[in-house]
Amino acid sequence: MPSPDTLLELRDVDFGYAERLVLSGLNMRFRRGQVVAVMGGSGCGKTTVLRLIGGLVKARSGTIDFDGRDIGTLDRKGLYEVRRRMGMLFQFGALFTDLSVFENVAFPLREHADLPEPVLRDLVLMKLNAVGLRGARDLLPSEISGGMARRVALARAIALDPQVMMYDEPFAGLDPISLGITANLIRTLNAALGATTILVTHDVPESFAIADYVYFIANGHIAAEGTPDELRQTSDPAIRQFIDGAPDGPFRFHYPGAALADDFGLAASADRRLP
Ligand SMILES: Nc1ncnc2c1ncn2[C@@H]1O[C@H](COP(=O)(O)OP(=O)(O)OP(=O)(O)O)[C@@H](O)[C@H]1O
Repeated sequence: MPSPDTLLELRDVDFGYAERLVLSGLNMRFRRGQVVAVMGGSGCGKTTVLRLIGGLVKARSGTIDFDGRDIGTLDRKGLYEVRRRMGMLFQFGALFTDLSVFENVAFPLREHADLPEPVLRDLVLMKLNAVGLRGARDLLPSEISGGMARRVALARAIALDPQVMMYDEPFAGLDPISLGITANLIRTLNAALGATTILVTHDVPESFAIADYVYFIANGHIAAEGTPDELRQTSDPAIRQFIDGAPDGPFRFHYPGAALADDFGLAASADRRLP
């Protein structure tokens, strides 16, 4: 049984595509009210963690406990119920281009809640106010900047007051000012919603600035975990490489595959050398 302060817990989770194991023996805990960053190199399985939590893919073994329910055992109805309590903002979460900012945020409320129009209007304006865009309600996505569009997507993701908010690379493609604004918003919205936030990102400075706890995934495992302060002190070379943004280190650049010599047919001819 998870402790009462834990909203979500992954225990001994294995997951793979076909014969390729992506995550193995994963243990992660997301405490209520916290912002937890999930970090790691490209392709290490960060998005997969979100997909597992959202029930979009199933673990091969292990449990994903969300507020006392094991996501992996839920039927369609059960999944629908738990997903309603989750907000997801996926990479470059696109807006509906033919709908105004207001209607974009109103969309999930119209889909999932049967509200009188004045109540819906107030709710949408409150969400837009929370991201600083109440005044932009009548604009179309083509009339706002990329940073503003990200904030509208954020307002839409929180429209149904989720218990857990999941962000996949929310800082991708943002200029430094929009990036700082978005990071602060993620933190303040988490507090305003009384939610738990899972933040998948490569961005070390911004996520360390707002996260309560950080997991690093490498080679399918949790390579390190701790508070940002604890991780800043680490001497683990793989984690240091990531935190310092160093191009060389234990993290692999190459996707696993055949040896270079095999692919170029050089293995059999010992006298041939690569230039
Ligand atoms: N539908 C799929 N079929 C097969 N393999 C997949 C599929 N989706 C993802 N993968 C593989 O699973 C691994 C983990 O992918 P995932 O998207 O979780 O990585 P990530 O850490 O989020 O990467 P990035 O930071 O680059 O977005 C990758 O190596 C990827 O190639």
